[in-house]
Amino acid sequence: MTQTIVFTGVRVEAEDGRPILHDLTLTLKEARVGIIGANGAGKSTLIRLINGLAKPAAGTVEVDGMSVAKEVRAVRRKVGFLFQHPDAQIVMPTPAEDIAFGLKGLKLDKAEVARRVAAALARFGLAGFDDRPAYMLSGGEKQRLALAGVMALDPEILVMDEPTTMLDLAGRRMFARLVAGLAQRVVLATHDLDLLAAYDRVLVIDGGRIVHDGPPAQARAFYETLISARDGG
Ligand SMILES: Nc1ncnc2c1ncn2[C@@H]1O[C@H](COP(=O)(O)OP(=O)(O)OP(=O)(O)O)[C@@H](O)[C@H]1O
Repeated sequence: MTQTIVFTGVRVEAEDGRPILHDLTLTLKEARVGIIGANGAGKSTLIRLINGLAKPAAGTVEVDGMSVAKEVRAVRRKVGFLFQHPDAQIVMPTPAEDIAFGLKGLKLDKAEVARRVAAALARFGLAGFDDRPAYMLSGGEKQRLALAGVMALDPEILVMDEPTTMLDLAGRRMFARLVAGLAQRVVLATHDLDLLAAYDRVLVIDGGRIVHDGPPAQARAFYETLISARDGG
């Protein structure tokens, strides 16, 4: 099967018809793809198309040969999505319950659920946090819990929307190491340009269009020049 995410002639509009993404045609087949751009550029909208959270007004999105519009459930089993704000993702009172809740649809037996919960907590630096009230976790701990919950589902593709906003320097480094070690394909929208240094491909979005597409160092330089030009400096 072709391992690609394909956008063909995609346009996304706001309710009032204002374009948010313009005529996007793009094939992603790399293991690590980064997306950068200013606030409001369209990064979240682009990655939300991959699992059907955003819907095109025109055009199609396909993930490994499946139409997102027609096979959204199958696509969502394949694509794990990490939201920018972990509170949008954490729905249960404790970390262990939260991860177990996400696993419900997989119809695993109790022992397998317990095993996966413990493994996910340990893997993301949350061993011993099983029964703590989730609302008491720090922002960084919540971000790691949200990632642990998504990864416990064993997705084939991990799509992440600014997942390091609450992490301190050590947390961001830990996150970068964790992601580097994942077997999954990754699509990451971020303002943290350092995270993308070893990525295969980085897209720069501006005003709902891809304005640059290339290796991370070039994409970063392009973006910095774009922002400097806009600043007048
Ligand atoms: N459903 C919607 N209806 C109307 N406008 C929307 C909708 N979704 C997004 N927008 C607008 O589209 C533009 C792109 O938003 P998007 O969230 O994709 O940007 P972003 O690059 O992820 O920004 P940020 O870095 O601030 O998270 C913004 O102007 C946003 O306000």
